[in-house]
Amino acid sequence: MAAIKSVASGLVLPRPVTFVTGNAKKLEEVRAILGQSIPFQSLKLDLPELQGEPEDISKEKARLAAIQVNGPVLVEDTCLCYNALKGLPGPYIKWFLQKIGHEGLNNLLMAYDDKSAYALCVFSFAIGPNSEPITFSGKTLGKIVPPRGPNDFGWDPIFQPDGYDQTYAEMSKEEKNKISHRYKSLALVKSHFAEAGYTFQI
Ligand SMILES: O=c1nc[nH]c2c1ncn2[C@H]1C[C@H](O)[C@@H](COP(=O)(O)OP(=O)(O)OP(=O)(O)O)O1
Ligand SMILES: [Mg+2]
Repeated sequence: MAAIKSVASGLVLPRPVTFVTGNAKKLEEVRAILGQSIPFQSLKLDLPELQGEPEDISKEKARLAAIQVNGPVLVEDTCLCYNALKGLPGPYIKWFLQKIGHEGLNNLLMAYDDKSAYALCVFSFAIGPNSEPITFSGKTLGKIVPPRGPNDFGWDPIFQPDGYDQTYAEMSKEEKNKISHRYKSLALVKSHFAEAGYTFQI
């Protein structure tokens, strides 16, 4: 889909942005973090995911999403990376969590003293089905701990960010959203949108 270059500002996109995700909790956080800064609609779709490096997975999700939506899309892929395991489970965390749970995710590190890990969020933005997606990566460092706090979002109970006594799950949503991998990635998305000066035909 062609974007029009306007004289006064930046690119005029033919539609508002659609954030495509199958995960309601992600959507909730993205809404809270973006506020009114980037107007978007959402579409609940669990897109197929390539195997490989986080950025490539995220870009491919954006390509597929842009074809489905036939307009500008945002998607993200989230990884939980253990340093002792050279970045694994990484993008495969969803399946590890589903199969072995919080206990299994702790046990994976039993043989290692190094419990450090990082949460990585890679957003991709594609203007339309024929445009190359751009990625924005946000990383929060921390460590893997036995689960503490409410179990309502993924691996939040076993991830304790550096500098905090609480796991993501124990923190208030506001606090998590100030320091999270998702927040950092979205900060880059916001600056990109501000610099590009996109406007959307509603
Ligand atoms: O902040 C988070 N805190 C805790 N857990 C999280 C977070 N963010 C994603 N998660 C979980 C969801 C999924 O089990 C895996 C990422 O997989 P990922 O493919 O990115 O998410 P998804 O399939 O649930 O939604 P989507 O349709 O956007 O791909 O980590
Ligand atoms: Mg997914």
